[in-house]
Amino acid sequence: MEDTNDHVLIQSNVEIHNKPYILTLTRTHLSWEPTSIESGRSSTRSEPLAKQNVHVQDLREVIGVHPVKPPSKPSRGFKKIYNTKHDSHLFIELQSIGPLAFAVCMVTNTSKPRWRCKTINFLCTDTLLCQHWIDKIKEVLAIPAFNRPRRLLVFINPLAGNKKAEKIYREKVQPFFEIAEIHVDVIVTERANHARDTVQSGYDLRTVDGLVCIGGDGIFTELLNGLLTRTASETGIEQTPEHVLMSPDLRIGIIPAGSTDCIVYTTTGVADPTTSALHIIIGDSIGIDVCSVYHGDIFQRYCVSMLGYGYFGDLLKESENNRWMGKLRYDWSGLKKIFANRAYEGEISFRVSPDSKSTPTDGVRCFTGCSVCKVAGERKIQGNLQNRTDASALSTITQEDSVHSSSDEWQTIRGRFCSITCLTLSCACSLSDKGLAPNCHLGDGCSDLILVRECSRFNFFHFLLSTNKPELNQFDLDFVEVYRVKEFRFQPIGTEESDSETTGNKKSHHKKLKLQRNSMWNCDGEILENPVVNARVHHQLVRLFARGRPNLECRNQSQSCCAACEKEEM
Ligand SMILES: Nc1ncnc2c1ncn2[C@@H]1O[C@H](COP(=O)(O)OP(=O)(O)OP(=O)(O)O)[C@@H](O)[C@H]1O
Repeated sequence: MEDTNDHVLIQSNVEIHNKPYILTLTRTHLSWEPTSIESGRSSTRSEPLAKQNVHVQDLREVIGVHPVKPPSKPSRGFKKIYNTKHDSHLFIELQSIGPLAFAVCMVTNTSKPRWRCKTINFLCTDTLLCQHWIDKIKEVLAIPAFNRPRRLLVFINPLAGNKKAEKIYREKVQPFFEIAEIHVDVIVTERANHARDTVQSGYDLRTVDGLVCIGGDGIFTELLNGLLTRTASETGIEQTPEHVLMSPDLRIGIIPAGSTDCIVYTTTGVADPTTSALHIIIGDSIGIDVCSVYHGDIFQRYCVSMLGYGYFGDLLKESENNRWMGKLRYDWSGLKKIFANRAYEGEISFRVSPDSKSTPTDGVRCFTGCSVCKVAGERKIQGNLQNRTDASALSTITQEDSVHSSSDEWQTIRGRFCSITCLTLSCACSLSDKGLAPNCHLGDGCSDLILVRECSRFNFFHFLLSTNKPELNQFDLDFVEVYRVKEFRFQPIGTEESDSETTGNKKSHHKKLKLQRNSMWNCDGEILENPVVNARVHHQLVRLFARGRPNLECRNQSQSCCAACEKEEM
């Protein structure tokens, strides 16, 4: 059967850089091939699209189309077209009433992390035809299958990173949104939690197709928390460990302008504002896991990158006290905490992933079209279908997300830890391309739980260094353990109160306090003071305007290793 998507919607002669071409639009592609005006040759659809000299542009990667001013002097080729078909007086008249040329703006470099845009001008034989091309291309780009946002709510954190977020938006994002004719409502945040509060309760989200933040990981987690809390309240689902959450309808886009930008780096492969803007415009979509964090039954926060106790909690606390240092505060606080070399006693219980084939040390990285996330996604759909047939189950409950687990699925470890870190994504960033959990997947429904047992200062530094160096493996170290988990609980052992009660001598009390004081949790850059937490991973709970990191090495491999390769092989 003929593919209806490849039906020609419009085809005509055009000129690109003074050379004649035949231009063709289908529902999926725009293609142009050189032609000869003298011979009056016209293109035929029987010829294959991918032959030499034919340029085929996937419409998914077209940003927009707009009229351009006609050249002051029509080209030689166009005079010829014109002379054979039209009267010269009419030609002059047509120029004055409308455009003769249109520009198509499209993404380049999509196999690489950093995307750019190129524009090609197509010169038509008359203004009506030109307008027809513009209308037709816009019409095709607007079809629901492309899933492009038409209206966005944009939050700019003016204080993020080097305080350049507004400039970045004006210069690197807004012009592309204008080409794509996306209507934006821009809010420049005036305080911490402004974005969260607006999304949570103050804005009619039915009027937009997506949310965008311009800033660092902090403003993104504000949007995430606001959106998920709102979705839970609108769907009447309580935020407790017993309930399964609903995914929001809106996607979130992140334009990096912060200090680390690890979420955008992990989901697009680069922290680059233009690339992120282009992912948003073309309507990319990827589901990512979210961890919900509780203190007993009391909801604390949603977390997508790191939930860290010990070193990472202490580091955050210290860096908050040194905000005046700017970005340097992280290095300074990190160094201070390495020298302090604190370990904390506690008990951690966790439920491991049911998929024993996928482990945090299997060397399988999460790239665009990741097969591990794909399989987990299919399992989730199957689980949903199964549960829909079960009248007693909520339609959103999946087998994987089921909150009921038998006690034998749980493992418990007691000990003294320098750090406990639960990662829902690899946490790669421009400073550490592999991240803390290099094999962690964006959407497999699990987190990688890394336990660093009490060790020397040197060993802990070695661990941190290994997370940064591709040639070192942090999981080879004998004081480091890693588990792929669906949920976990942590309980510190030995508290300040109990120490002070049991110790009469003031000196030994201080000594003990120093040794046994609890740390706090670093939850995506926010401090959770209470060390007793339980957390659950929700499979692909939110969708971002992204498609994951491109695998730059996959072209060298014999087997297809990502969706891009599979597509090419077909
Ligand atoms: N106008 C504002 N004034 C003060 N704080 C704000 C404002 N807007 C947002 N914030 C807060 O600033 C925090 C940091 O923001 P963001 O992550 O965007 O920037 P950043 O420089 O990368 O920060 P970080 O140093 O945490 O990585 C966020 O948690 C957010 O709550």
